[in-house]
Amino acid sequence: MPLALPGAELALEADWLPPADAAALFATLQTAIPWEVHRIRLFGRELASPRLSCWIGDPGAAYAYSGAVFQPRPWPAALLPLRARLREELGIDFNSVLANLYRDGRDSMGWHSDDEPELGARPVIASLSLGATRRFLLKPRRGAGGRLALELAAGSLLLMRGDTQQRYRHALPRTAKPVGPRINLTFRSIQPQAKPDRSRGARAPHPGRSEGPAG
Ligand SMILES: O=C(O)CCC(=O)C(=O)O
Ligand SMILES: [Fe+2]
Repeated sequence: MPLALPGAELALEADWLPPADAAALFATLQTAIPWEVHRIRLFGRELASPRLSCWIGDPGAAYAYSGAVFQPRPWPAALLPLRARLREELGIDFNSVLANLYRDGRDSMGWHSDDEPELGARPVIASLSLGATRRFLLKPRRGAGGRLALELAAGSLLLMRGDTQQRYRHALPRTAKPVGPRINLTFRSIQPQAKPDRSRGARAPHPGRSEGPAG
């Protein structure tokens, strides 16, 4: 289903994975992914991010950041059929995934755009949600534009493309409601030949991302 947000290109497919498959994948990934705490920058300070994460991808999907090259973790077998299906449906062979585990309502992701130079100017990002339903927000980076709040339920696939990252930020705010754990997988295409643009210095690629306070 396309979602109306001026200047953005968004589509949400609610039952991309049937509930039983989504539940099985969630259980598998809780242990199959080597979860770790990534560092983020908030107002110029480096902090532990409020969630667990893992950068997964092809060997060529390494990225350079602050003079170091980060190698992605290998693909867990359980993610390979998803990659193949996305390749069939979208014609895109995503070479990397950022996995995030939100342990409960206190875990979150602050306002950011997925606009790292390695992703190219108009990235296509496919975001699969598993586990607990959480609210996902979009707001314009500057000037006019709409706002959107989406409830991302298990098995749903959100596609962000076109100028979505250039025009909008998104966030997954904390919630005081009691919620169980949620896993989100954002499939991405890292362009190996694209060097990070150091003239934009302040902006870091994953996982040293720049992110505002949640929600
Ligand atoms: O958890 C989500 O739904 C959003 C994740 C996200 O924005 C990201 O990984 O860049
Ligand atoms: Fe994001």
